[in-house]
Amino acid sequence: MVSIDVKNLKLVYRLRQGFSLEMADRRVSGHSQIKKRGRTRWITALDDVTFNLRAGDRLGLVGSNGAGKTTLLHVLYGTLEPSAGTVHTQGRVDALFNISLGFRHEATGRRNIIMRGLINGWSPAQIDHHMEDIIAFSELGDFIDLPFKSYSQGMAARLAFSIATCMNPEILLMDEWIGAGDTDFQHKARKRMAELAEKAGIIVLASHNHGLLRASCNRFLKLEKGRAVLLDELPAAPLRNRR
Ligand SMILES: Nc1ncnc2c1ncn2[C@@H]1O[C@H](COP(=O)(O)OP(=O)(O)OP(=O)(O)O)[C@@H](O)[C@H]1O
Repeated sequence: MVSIDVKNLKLVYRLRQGFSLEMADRRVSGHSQIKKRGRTRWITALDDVTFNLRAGDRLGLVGSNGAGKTTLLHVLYGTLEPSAGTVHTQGRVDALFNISLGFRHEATGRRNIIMRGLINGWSPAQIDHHMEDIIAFSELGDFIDLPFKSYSQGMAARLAFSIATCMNPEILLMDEWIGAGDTDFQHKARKRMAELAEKAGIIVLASHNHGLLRASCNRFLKLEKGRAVLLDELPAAPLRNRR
């Protein structure tokens, strides 16, 4: 059974500042997220975050810049180790954080599909089987035989999304770049995300676009300076303007 269980999760970044001839900053920081001692700074990006997701959940992560959304996605993916607390995920996880990550810029879109398929463990026959579906869904047409570096942001987003969703991840983690696609593609992408979630999957999508989140997600986690509140609905007005 696919699931994500996060309990009392804390993540603190440690920054060591280099020696400087500038005057020492003796101001006491009023920002409780930042602690400092000497030349070391600790930034609490996630603080006591607890939530559980089950098959079919599409979680929208909201919160202002620096709230902790990207950090949480990386902890769920396993690229960042929590400072405290636990994260248990059951299911095959795929992540779409950075559109161009994992693509060879000099290679064509088609060649990139082959390489990603091989990395994913597909046989040549499986690659052939998925190839036309990926190309058709991405709507890249003749561009599929041009180098990846010639793609616009939206075109790269289409290809990345088409490949990732074709790999049938049980848990799909996404940053807001999915908004890079045009309106028609976003509509198609939302439909595919819903299908993925219905196939007993989990989607976690971080975005500032409340329209996109409302249309794509059925649960919402609001992060504020690393602290989290689970919401059943996303308020119509921007969250920070509400009492
Ligand atoms: N590599 C890093 N080193 C130190 N601090 C970091 C690092 N990455 C993020 N932070 C800090 O962690 C906090 C959370 O950042 P994060 O990128 O997770 O926020 P976010 O909600 O994704 O923001 P945005 O909406 O701007 O993308 C911020 O205070 C940020 O300054």
